[in-house]
Amino acid sequence: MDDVIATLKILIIGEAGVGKSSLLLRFTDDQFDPEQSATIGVDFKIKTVNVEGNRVKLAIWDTAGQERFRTLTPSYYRGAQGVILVYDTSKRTSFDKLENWLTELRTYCTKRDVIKMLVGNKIDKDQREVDTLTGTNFARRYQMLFTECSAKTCDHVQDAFDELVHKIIQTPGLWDTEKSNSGLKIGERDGEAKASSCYGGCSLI
Ligand SMILES: Nc1nc2c(ncn2[C@@H]2O[C@H](COP(=O)(O)OP(=O)(O)OP(=O)(O)O)[C@@H](O)[C@H]2O)c(=O)[nH]1
Repeated sequence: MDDVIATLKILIIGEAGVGKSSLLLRFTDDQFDPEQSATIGVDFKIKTVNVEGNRVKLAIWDTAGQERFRTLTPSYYRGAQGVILVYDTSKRTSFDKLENWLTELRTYCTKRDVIKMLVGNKIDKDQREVDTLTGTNFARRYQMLFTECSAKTCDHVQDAFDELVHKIIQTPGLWDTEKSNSGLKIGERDGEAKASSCYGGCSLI
């Protein structure tokens, strides 16, 4: 079996009830729970994915949206290479709070070039309070990737994670820190390259 070339730390943040845990469950286990309970503190799942022939391990942290369940905030953010910022397309208030989440991200993220993705979830619902253009414009203003999806119906969930991981891997210095200057290029398929492993940036706390 191929070696894992990197372990990436990815966070999912956003207001309570927007569907962070549901997106994670859909992505890792292809399941959906209509009665998903609120996250207390932090939850954590690992999934290994393939990026252009290389195996990349994702450590995905699902954080509580409710303030009272949020403890140890700085340690969630430490070393993260990717962040998924989620709002609920059927709930304007969850969109209006995005700026607060970006402020928290700027405060605690230790990596300057962390890749951010804005995700509007619950597009399966008839009720719409945030249209696609509003989401696109916000993402553009803050230099984030953007997609809309549904953890319930599965629409675009896989794409969101794929795009984020590709962008991280394509960003020099974000995951292949100093020591890993081994000439590895994504797409390179010989054994030497694949033997490269995860360095500094993969701390889990
Ligand atoms: N219709 C619909 N409901 C969803 C979707 N995603 C999540 N839900 C529901 O929304 C509710 C909240 O989902 P969670 O995944 O717990 O939300 P969360 O953001 O993790 O919430 P906290 O842990 O409190 O921060 C649950 O009842 C889910 O079943 C979706 O795409 N469509």
